[in-house]
Amino acid sequence: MSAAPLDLLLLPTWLVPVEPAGVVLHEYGLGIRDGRIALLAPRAEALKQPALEVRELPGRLLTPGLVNAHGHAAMTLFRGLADDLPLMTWLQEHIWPAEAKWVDEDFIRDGTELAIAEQLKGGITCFSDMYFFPAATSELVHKSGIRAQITIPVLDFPIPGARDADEALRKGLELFDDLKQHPRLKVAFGPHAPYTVSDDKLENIRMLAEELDAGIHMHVQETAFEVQQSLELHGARPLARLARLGLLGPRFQAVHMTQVDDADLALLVDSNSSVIHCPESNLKLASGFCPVERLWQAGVNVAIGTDGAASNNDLDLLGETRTAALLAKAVAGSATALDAHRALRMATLNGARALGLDTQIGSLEPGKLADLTAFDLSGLAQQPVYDPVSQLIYASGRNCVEHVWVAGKSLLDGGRLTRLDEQRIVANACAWGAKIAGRA
Ligand SMILES: CSC[C@H]1O[C@@H](n2cnc3c(O)ncnc32)[C@H](O)[C@@H]1O
Ligand SMILES: [Zn+2]
Repeated sequence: MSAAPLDLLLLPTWLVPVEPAGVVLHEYGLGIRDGRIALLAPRAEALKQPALEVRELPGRLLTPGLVNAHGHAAMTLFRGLADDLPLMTWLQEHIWPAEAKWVDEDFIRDGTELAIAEQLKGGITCFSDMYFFPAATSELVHKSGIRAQITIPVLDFPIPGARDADEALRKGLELFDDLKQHPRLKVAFGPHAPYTVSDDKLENIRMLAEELDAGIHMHVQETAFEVQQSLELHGARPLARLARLGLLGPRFQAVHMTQVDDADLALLVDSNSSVIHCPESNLKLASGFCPVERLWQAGVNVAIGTDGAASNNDLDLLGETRTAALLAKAVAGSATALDAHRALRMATLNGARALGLDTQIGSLEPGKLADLTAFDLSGLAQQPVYDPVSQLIYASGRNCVEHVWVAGKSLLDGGRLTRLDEQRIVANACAWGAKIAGRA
């Protein structure tokens, strides 16, 4: 009995599977059936397969969809609200008061929809979110067709949507249960940072995460000040304290890590934890520099995230990856650090691995879900093309993103969002801006 026809056959000029590493396939076809990659073969061979739809993509590069491994989606509505400040001043004197005043479920819905639209237009097919009212965020993920890890926010003080950490966890566990079978949503724990969550709550989170086989996503060692403060209060660096509490492991996602000494490196390697690098937020808040090349060479899985739009100020993961590739060279003092192919791997498969999704997404391999991005490299600024990955990382912007598919479903077609109403999203964001700025 012959196999059912492909739902869609894509015929790009270049295809970069990411795994195996460093490979560029020229004139290949990728076939999709039931949301998964069903075929990867040279063009002539691929064309022999019956397909319901065939899409020629000349001058286009097809890659796995980008994975934005850290952000605070609804903070898009605070974009540009408090610029040019160091982390703790930004957070304590501006962002936390604004969140207390403005964040409710409507804010989360409108801000998250804006973030999802911006991310899809930038070639992102999966994002991780750490913010308030995670159930409202998950509704937008469900509706939009994108993939996400939604984390349960936990802090020692009251937050929008939860009077205390116990309530946040109780609601979070309900969400975990509700979404257990969701094909595109994964729930993880999001204790904010070592300086905002006490030992007893971290122990509780460790126990729950173990029981549920869930990720733990946390800002860690973002600044030298944080490390200093932890040494004074706990007699240990933050990562060592978390290790003592049993939080490190393959499901642990350490966001930022601008401060890494030899003992920290050993803890990350031995525990097989992931690091999520957020270079533009670290640069803008002058937080420090994550030693990406050193971590990578030691075997640590390094993913990349934009952080929130209030400290970046965009959700442009392609631009972020370029920044990371350039910055890694400066930090390592070596032009060979984080080459273009590894930078793309960081923005795809490593992100998937950090979120525990690497058996499903992150590379173009038969059997994996068809989360894909097609970039137009036919423009003036990309010529000539010696290596499409070099052109993508060093010579292209997110304006080159042309098509996005998640689980084989088209969410961006020729630069247009297929499921979201861009005009309405912009109007809502403008209305929020006017209200927050006191112009409404
Ligand atoms: C648990 S909800 C998220 C919480 O984190 C705040 N936040 C945003 N960016 C950063 C950052 O770089 N470091 C620390 N905290 C950050 C956000 O405003 C929410 O309050
Ligand atoms: Zn953050």
